[in-house]
Order: sequence, then structure tokens, then C-alpha cells
Amino acid sequence: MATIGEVGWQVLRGHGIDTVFGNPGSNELPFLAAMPGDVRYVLGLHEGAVLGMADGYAQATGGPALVNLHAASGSGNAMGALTSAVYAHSPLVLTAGQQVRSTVGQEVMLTNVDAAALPRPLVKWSAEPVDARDVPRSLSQAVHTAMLEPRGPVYLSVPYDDWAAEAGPDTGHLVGRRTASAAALDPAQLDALAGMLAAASDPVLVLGPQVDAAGANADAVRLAESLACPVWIAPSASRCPFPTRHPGFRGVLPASVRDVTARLAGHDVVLVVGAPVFRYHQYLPDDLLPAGTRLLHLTADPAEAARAPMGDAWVAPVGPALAALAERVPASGRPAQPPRAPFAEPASATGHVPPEQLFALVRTLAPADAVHVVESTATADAYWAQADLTEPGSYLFPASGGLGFGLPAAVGAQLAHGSARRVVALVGDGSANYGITALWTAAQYRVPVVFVILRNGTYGALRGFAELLGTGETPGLDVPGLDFVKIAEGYGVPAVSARDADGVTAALKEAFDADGPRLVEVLTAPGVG
Ligand SMILES: Cc1ncc(Cn2c(C)c(CCOP(=O)(O)OP(=O)(O)O)sc2=O)c(N)n1
Ligand SMILES: [Ca+2]
Repeated sequence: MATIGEVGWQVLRGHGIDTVFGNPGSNELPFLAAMPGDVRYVLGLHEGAVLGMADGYAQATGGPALVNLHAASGSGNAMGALTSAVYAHSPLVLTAGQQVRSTVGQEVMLTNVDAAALPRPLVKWSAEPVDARDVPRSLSQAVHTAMLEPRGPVYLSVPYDDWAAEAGPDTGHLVGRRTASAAALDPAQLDALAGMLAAASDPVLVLGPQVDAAGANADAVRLAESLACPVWIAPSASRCPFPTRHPGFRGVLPASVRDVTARLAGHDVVLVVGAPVFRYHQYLPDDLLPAGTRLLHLTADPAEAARAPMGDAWVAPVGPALAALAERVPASGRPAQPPRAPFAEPASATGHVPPEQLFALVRTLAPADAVHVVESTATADAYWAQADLTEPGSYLFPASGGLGFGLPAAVGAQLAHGSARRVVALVGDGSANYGITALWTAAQYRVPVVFVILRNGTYGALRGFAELLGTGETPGLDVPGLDFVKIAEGYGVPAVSARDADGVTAALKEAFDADGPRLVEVLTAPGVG
């Protein structure tokens, strides 16, 4: 008779899972011993990097992505990265090894106490099967739950003696099982939405990560062109759902009530698609909407619809809904949006490369369809001023703002894209440290990410918040003395440092020509310590 481990892996392989991101402990070894030979194990040196790699991989492939962590300590290390995965609706299947089932109650070493409670509320579902014979069905439930709308991470803790147990006779039904999210807006709902948009005198679209995750960017363009309206990306953008050089594109909405309301002023109808309403960040209170503005909200996530503080919401997968609205909404007759102004020539400096100049160099030197994984938190305006993103899946940012996403997610995304698309990571010298061990995985597996570290010697975004909050010069705002060339080389990634445009140009050209990972440290501020 087959073992639980053999059948469990048959269930996972039946879903096309051929890669595991992990960091093992003794509790995980029996699961890994049963792993089929055609499954790739990608080792990360810290579980935060493991989770971040899996998140980048899942967002690039559409998922599911399998993660294997070590009991409570490994799961705990991954929690920071999980705060982004849950808001990114990333379909991750987290598995964690548990001590021998009969010893858990006495809390022997490496017991994951109350394992299913540990990752909540950062997962859609969390469980530890009450009997070894339920492990294969629980694995099946985990994959289906992660992939059904709204997608999201799940967690399954499995006592390590379960894997050798004998599987029951009925597990064969699990391997071929398929589930699908079929809910959609009905014709009356679509007609009502299309009617409100067509009747609007000055509509505006606000698009979120679900649009890009659904690959519905082109339908968003069709709808925007029918309406001849401006288009914003929703605040705290974790993906880019609309071509940034399209005439209608206006940028990313700022992340405060006051500034969102100011940007929406004058519009009588706002259609938000595929984003929460809204992921504000800076606390600057004001009216939630301009007077006379109606907000319509379309999302796949019922929780986003329910918790929004204003507007009317419809819950359905956003891809089919956008396509249907693009079909239904007639040309408005308004003049098309004027072409975007050419890129501004960014300022240069002596002894360092200002961020906007760096982003302009990346735009001109990276492949046109490069995937940008960004985690440089004080340079967003400069980045979007120079962004030329067209394809779906071109941009990833930590969805919860929890740092440690950038370097690992870039490795995961590049593993997903293979030779089809290059991934460039644009990460601050503060953020880089939270996921730095991903450099080792990139080196060991020869994952050709181009890592660009923006070195300004400070937590720039916190300096911005200190100004906003009037907290002055608090401790913990500067990160001097970090040598990312030595750090990178210590993890096996060839690296150079550059402090002028010629140096950056030469380094990026070499990096994008390389068949392995490269790191380019760029001094982006004067007098960096
Ligand atoms: C895990 C974690 N720790 C701390 C923070 C707080 N934090 C920190 C420490 C930031 C500074 C990031 O500095 P950077 O060098 O990466 O980029 P900038 O210099 O461009 O801000 S932004 C921010 O929200 C966070 N978001 N996530
Ligand atoms: Ca910095």
C-alpha cells in the first residue's frame, strides 16, 4: 500500500507543482525524502527569503507555489514576508513540519505549539490534520483553497511521522480533482455598471493589482479608451495594471485620504477595479470623496468589498468583468486623452547618481519587457516619472509594505520567467538587508537577476515620515557603512559600485549581458557614509 508521503506528493504533482521553496529542519526531512526526483528544491538561507522567493514565483506564474518551512521557528521567520503575500492574494501553499504526533502535547523540542493558530490572520486557511490518513486530502484542500478566488496563502502543519504511515484506499480521487471560481457579474449587473459609466460626464478609472494578476491590462485599456478617461493606479501599488506611457495614465494615487480626494475632484464617477478602497498610508484626514462623486468598486475579494468605507461594490473575478464592461461601454464621444509628454531629462550630479537619473538609465538599458521588482521606498515619484511598463507582470512591490520582499521576490520571479524575461531588482540599501540571503540562492542556482542597490545611507522613507509627523531626528534613521559589493561577493554574486552615469551604464550593460546574477551598488545621494 502507498504511504502518505507518496500519495501526498502525487496530489501536489497532480497540480503541476514541480518546485519547492524551503529551508529544512529535522521535522521536514521525511517529507523531503518522499519528494519525487523531478521536483526542484530551491533552498533559501532564511525563511523570510524563502517566502519572498515563493511569493515572487507565484505572482509571476499565477501559482500555486509550494513552501516547506521548519516548524514554529521557520514559520515565524516567514511571517514578515507573509504580510505581503496575503495582501498580494499570492497563492502560496505553506507546509511546515511538526514533531511526532504523539509527542506534540508534551511540547518536546521542535514542537509547533498550536501550529494552525500561528500564521493567522496572514493566511486564508490554516490546519494540522487530526489524523495522518487525512494528510493527502488536507494537501488537496490547501491547494484548492490557495487557488480559488480570492486567492491567498494557506498553511498546513504535518507531524513528520505521518509521511511514512499507510495511505487509505480512497486517495486516488484527489489527484485529478479540479476546482474553479466561476462566479461572475450577471448581465443585469454588467448593464447597470456599464450604464453608470456611459452616463458619467467625467469618469476616472482606478486600477489595482488584481487587474495585472488577471492579465486584464488590455481590457482596462479598451475600457479607458471607450471612456476617454484618465487612469490611476490605486494607492500603495504592488503591481502595475496599466501601460505607463498610455495617454490616459496619470500615475499612482498618493496614499492619503486628503490627496486621493484632491486627485478625484471633478470626477462624477470613480470606478475602482481590483484593489482595496483604499490602502492609505499617510494619515491625512479629509472628506473620503469629493462632493458629488460616486465610487463604484469591483473586486474579487469579498472582504475588500465589505470593509471599504465608501462606494458600492460588486464581488467577482475582475478579468472577465473588465472584458465584459469593455464590450458594453460605448465610445463616449469625448476627445481622446492627449499623448504623454516625453520623459523629462533627469538632473545629474557629481559624485552620485540621483534616483531619477538611475531609473532613466535602467529604463534605457534594461530589456523593454523587463520585470521590475522595486523596494526603494523614498524614490517612488522618481521611479514612476521614468517608468515605461507595458506588459502585464512588469512590476512587483511588497503589498503590505513589509520590507524583505525585493531581493527574494526578484529571485523567485526570475526562476518563474526563465530566459523569457529578465528581472531587475531596484532595492534600497535599507530594504536589502531584510532579504539579503536571497543573493546566496541567486548565486547557487545561477539565477540571472540584476540587483541594483540604491545606496543613500539612510532609511529615506522614514526621514520623510519624520517630517510629516514632526518627530524630528529620532534614533534609527541612518544605515551608514554598508558595502554591498563585499556583501554580495560574500554570498557569491559578482558586484560593482558606481557613483556616476558612465559607471552605472557600464555596470548595467555587463549585468544584462551576464548569464548569472549581478549586483550594482549605486550611490544615489551625496556624502554617503
Ligand atoms: C520588515 C520591515 N521593517 C521596517 C519597516 C519600516 N520601514 C523602513 C525601515 C523603511 C526604510 C527603507 O529604506 P530603504 O533604504 O530601503 O529605502 P529608502 O532609503 O528609499 O527609503 S520604509 C519602512 O516602512 C518595514 N516597512 N518593514
Ligand atoms: Ca536608503
